[in-house]
Amino acid sequence: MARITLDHLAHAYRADPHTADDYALKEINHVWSQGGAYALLGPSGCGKTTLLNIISGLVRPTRGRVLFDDLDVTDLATEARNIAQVFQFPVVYDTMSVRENLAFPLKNRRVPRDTTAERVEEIARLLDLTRVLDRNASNLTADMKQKISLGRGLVRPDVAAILFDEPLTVIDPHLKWQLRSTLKEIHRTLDITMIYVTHDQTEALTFADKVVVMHDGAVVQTGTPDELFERPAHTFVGHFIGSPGMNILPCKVEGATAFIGNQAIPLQRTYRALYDGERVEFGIRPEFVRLQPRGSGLPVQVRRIDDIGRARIARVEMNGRPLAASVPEDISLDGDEAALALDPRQIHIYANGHLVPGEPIGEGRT
Ligand SMILES: Nc1ncnc2c1ncn2[C@@H]1O[C@H](COP(=O)(O)OP(=O)(O)OP(=O)(O)O)[C@@H](O)[C@H]1O
Repeated sequence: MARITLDHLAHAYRADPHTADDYALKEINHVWSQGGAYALLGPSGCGKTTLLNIISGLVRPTRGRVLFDDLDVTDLATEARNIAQVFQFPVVYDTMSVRENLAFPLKNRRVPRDTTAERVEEIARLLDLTRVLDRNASNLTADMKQKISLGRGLVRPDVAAILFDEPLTVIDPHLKWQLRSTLKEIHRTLDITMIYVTHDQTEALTFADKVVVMHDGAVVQTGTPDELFERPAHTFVGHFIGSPGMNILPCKVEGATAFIGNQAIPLQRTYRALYDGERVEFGIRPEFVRLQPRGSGLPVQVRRIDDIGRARIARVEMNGRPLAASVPEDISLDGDEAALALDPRQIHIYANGHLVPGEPIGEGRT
């Protein structure tokens, strides 16, 4: 088991990279703590697999180092890194029984037979595979086979980390939740560093204690699910996480007031002069924007109301810009005209995509 450090890591697939755009992975410095449950979340093409392949040793980084505890493993082959990997598609030996599949990694390492047998029973119990241990692996369903892949990763007690690359892709939607809970349970029991790659925010937020969000080859935020929701460090995180994502509108900011078109919105913090040339934006999640009858608040036109099960979301327009807002149960509207009430504690200001922290009112410069 190990702490994994990425030290000034960067990777370009093309030889002789010059500009930032030449890098599939822009510089990353990150520490994955021993025993942590991490998700690596981002859209297709953002560099997740490249990063995972660097950790596992399938790709050698253009720059920087990978350390397992204090050992520099950058030039070590995958086999020498002592990690387990679970891929999108199950990897099982069809000619073997489930028990033989699970025992295989230990047999390969010449672990004594009774220790192997005990460990196989333990892992089978955790994955609910006990009743199929003596069945042939070939006749099992995709989710059972993926559990076997998982079991083969978990069976070695000494692995530095387990890397999962979109492991639930082939699993039926109704079994995904179950398998995710099993993984979480296993993480608690076995105290292994787990890194789970996905483009699915639900998978990331339910599995991980810490989520690393990637966008365009860079890590844009690392945080707990609550931190990503409450304080997105980048507009990309605001958009990508949440359903619907954060409202993000161009604005101007003067001291403790934001201007969206001709609407002045008081802020709870004050901001340094945000200069021309910076893209200044105002962000607030739909959960903190309440639709109300016209008269008080920011005037808007309601375009439609969606029922998304746990809530109703209004799609509105303010000065021609679309926004999403929560609809209270008891609201009664007069035609399309309505207003919005914003929770001022939940407003965030961004410059060129990055969160500007601002300063408490009274202490800041304007
Ligand atoms: N072997 C390769 N040679 C050249 N470019 C590559 C190679 N592998 C990946 N890339 C490029 O590097 C970038 C990052 O790809 P990567 O597969 O790491 O992203 P990803 O987030 O895992 O996406 P996906 O979820 O679609 O696999 C993409 O622009 C991709 O086209």
